[in-house]
Amino acid sequence: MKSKNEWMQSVYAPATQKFPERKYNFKNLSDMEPEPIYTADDLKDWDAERDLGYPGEYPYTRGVQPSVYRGKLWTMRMFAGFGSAEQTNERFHALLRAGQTGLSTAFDLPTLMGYDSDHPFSKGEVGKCGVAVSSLADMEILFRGIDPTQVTTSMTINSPANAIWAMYIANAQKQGKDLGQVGGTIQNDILKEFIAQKEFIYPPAPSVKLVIDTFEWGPRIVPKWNFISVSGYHIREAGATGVQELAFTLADGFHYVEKALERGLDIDEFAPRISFFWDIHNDFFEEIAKLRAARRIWARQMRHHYGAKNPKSWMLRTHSQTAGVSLPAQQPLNNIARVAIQALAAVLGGTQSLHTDAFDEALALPTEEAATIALRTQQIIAYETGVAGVVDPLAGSYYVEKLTNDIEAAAMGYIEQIRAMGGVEAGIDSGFFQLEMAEAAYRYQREVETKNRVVVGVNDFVQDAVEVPIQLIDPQVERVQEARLAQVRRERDPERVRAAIDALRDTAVTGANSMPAFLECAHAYVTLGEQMDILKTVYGEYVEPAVV
Ligand SMILES: C[C@H](C(=O)O)C(=O)SCCNC(=O)CCNC(=O)[C@H](O)C(C)(C)COP(=O)(O)OP(=O)(O)OC[C@H]1O[C@@H](n2cnc3c(N)ncnc32)[C@H](O)[C@@H]1OP(=O)(O)O
Repeated sequence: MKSKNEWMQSVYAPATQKFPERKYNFKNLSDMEPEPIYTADDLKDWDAERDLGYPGEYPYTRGVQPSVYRGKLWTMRMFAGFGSAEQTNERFHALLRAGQTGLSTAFDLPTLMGYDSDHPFSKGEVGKCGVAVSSLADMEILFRGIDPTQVTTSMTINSPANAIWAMYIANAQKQGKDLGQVGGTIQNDILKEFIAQKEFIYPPAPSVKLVIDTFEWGPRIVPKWNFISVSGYHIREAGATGVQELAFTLADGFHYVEKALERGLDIDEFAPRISFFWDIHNDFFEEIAKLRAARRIWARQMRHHYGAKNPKSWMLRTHSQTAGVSLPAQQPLNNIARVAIQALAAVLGGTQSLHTDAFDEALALPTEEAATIALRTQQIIAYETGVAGVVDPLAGSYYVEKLTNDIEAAAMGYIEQIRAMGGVEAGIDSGFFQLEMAEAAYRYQREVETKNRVVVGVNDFVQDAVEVPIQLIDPQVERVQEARLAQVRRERDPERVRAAIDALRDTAVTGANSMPAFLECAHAYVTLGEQMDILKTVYGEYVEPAVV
């Protein structure tokens, strides 16, 4: 058989003289230029045993479970939350009735920033981009009628993660549930807040200390809980390329591992419950290769760099979400097609859990109809397309394997660069991440504005605006929350509250694990704001330095 080069010269080159290649930007979103064709010649250094293996086995390129979706479909976990705890509880029940298999909670901005709903800073934001939770009383309503041992719940919460998790656990305890059977995930990834999303409260060092408290406490007390979801999603949405998302997120993961080891924790006790979260954008093969490369890098590094011995510590388990940033407001129904293609990439990449965005993402929180179409998209992929019937069907594709190699190499280049600069916290301090991402975002935007990258309906194939119904949040929610908080403060035991707050402050002073104190605060109905505020008196508040 002739070599690729021979074919390129003898067949491809003459053909493209007659019919030249289209004037089109073939580069993927990580600015990598694909060749027109891939053959076995591109995989000369590739070793199927070393680089691919079998599903469920090191290095897990083909997936973390041997049977992948033939055994169990991915969890269909739609991110939902708006208004009051009552309204979101209703949406949760509706989604479960519609066939969703896990829950995922979106909190409003005040909750994400650690403010109670009645704080002056919360005005106008209560219940807007998620549900308001200011105390255990809200948590009890939010999960009414949902058994925490039967449904796994994810909670997207970062700076106040310890407090919100403690409220969830306290609620399960009040229902008499065995914590050994309670499963779920808290996002709890503060590093990406400093890098991208900016919902931080305390400076990096104490913030990471609070995260490591969950690494220590979680496996012993709530062993089925994923106490972190190391998130590339927000890094990507803030403008990073796929390779940067992969590299920065894995670097964050390694940073937590190093901090947990510094605390003296056993890697094989905590690492099996570290989970990840990726953003799945439009470039189909780039995204599939990214997920495969992610599993391989994590496995290799955890085994050989950090010396983990338990195979579960080598497995990168992940949630994925289709890319909100890729869904324009123009011609929003087109987003149904984008989401379907992105979701297919997540599935072919072997995700464990998936959220599909609603087509009206750019306009408001989704209407129930838009959220249902997004869930149905997952169900069509799962039950109608046949892709879930064969384990890792793309393995061995010359292009997919080569791209997986290239993305792994590019990400490892960044990871080594970050290690050389002194680690992730040093990179945050110097503005490294922000500058890298700003450059990538600028390049992308320039491509769109110069029409060097077509976005259908935005810079090409444009048409008059199409109106779609959008979800509006009733401002009454703020009043409901204020009334409930007043009642909580009136009815709780002030002695118990004072003692719980003091004990929480003490953990910040002594460095003791904060989780028992957070749990007691939850049971004592100490509000979220009160908990965050007392820690501010010891840790201070982080003010981001300007990056120049
Ligand atoms: C953008 C937005 C914002 O900021 O605004 C956000 O952030 S939204 C962010 C939203 N984030 C999320 O929703 C995060 C969701 N994350 C997760 O659900 C988790 O962290 C996850 C990725 C590890 C997935 O957990 P999961 O429970 O859904 O799924 P798993 O794959 O772990 O499966 C559950 C159990 O079934 C087992 N299992 C799974 N598949 C198989 C199979 N084929 N054969 C045998 N067993 C299997 C697993 O080992 C596990 O058991 P065992 O438990 O015994 O091992």
